[in-house]
Amino acid sequence: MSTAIIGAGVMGEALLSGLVRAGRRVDQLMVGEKRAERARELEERYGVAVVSNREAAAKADTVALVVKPQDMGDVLAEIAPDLRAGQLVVSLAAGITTAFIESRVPEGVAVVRVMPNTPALVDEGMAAISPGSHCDDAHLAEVESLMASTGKVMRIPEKQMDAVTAISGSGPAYIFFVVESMVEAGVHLGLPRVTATELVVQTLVGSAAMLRETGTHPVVLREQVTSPGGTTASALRELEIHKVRAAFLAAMEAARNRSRELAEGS
Ligand SMILES: NC(=O)C1=CN([C@@H]2O[C@H](COP(=O)(O)OP(=O)(O)OC[C@H]3O[C@@H](n4cnc5c(N)ncnc54)[C@H](OP(=O)(O)O)[C@@H]3O)[C@@H](O)[C@H]2O)C=CC1
Ligand SMILES: O=C(O)[C@@H]1CCC=N1
Repeated sequence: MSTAIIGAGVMGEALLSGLVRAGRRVDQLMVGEKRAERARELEERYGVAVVSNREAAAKADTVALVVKPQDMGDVLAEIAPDLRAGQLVVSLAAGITTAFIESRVPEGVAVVRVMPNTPALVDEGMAAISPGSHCDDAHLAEVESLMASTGKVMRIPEKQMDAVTAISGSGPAYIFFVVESMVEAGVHLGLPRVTATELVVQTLVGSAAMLRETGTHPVVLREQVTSPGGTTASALRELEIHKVRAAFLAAMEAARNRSRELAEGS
């Protein structure tokens, strides 16, 4: 089965590199990318063929669209004449619905919507997938296998996609923001930046491993760290006073709302 990736920016390369690491034959992969310099870079790095979007659409069994949501209408208008029934179109774009895509491709083209995230670059991605209306289990299984090359995959109803985008799609950015803030705090407290960075990164990795390996509720894990009258309780009180929990809720509502706006083309 050949796969084309149209739009090889950050997320497109994450998918491409995952497929290559998972052992997909490079001669079964192709890339459509607008920026010539970027295209050359990917050709050199992966040995993958860079072709026009129309050629990609005409040749590939599966066409993954990884352009910005704002570019999706133009790309679909460009490739629609080359698509045919039996092909699978996979969109990784925030906001763009399967109905939007289905209305712009020939009848009989199956559509699947995916929300990945950048840890895909290190095979620790989280991808949620939803079928369009002309999609069977074989199509979903193909997308599951595609995305499993970059991490975990979860099937979800499409109505949850905007929320999923706000949580796991954008999620790595919130975590990096927390890491950046903790490193800066360490520097303020007098630690060398390199020391603070190593302390924070290993604390993050260790905490994530505890969550995944023990399956224990995060509240219980937090309580285990919080000695009565101790340092952690003092810190957590400040986080509550500064309304960090409410800020997280507001941030993720804003991301969910932005995903809905992108669906409307703004
Ligand atoms: N980055 C992330 O963490 C995530 C991104 N996504 C989704 O993935 C998609 C891509 O995001 P991201 O990788 O960050 O964006 P990038 O801007 O890094 O990548 C998009 C690439 O597509 C190129 N492009 C634009 N128009 C065309 C075209 N007509 N034909 C071929 N290539 C084209 C862009 O070129 P140019 O720059 O010149 O426009 C760019 O190189 C978005 O829809 C986003 O919602 C989903 C989950 C996570
Ligand atoms: O910021 C964005 O719009 C994209 C979608 C999810 C993560 N990055």
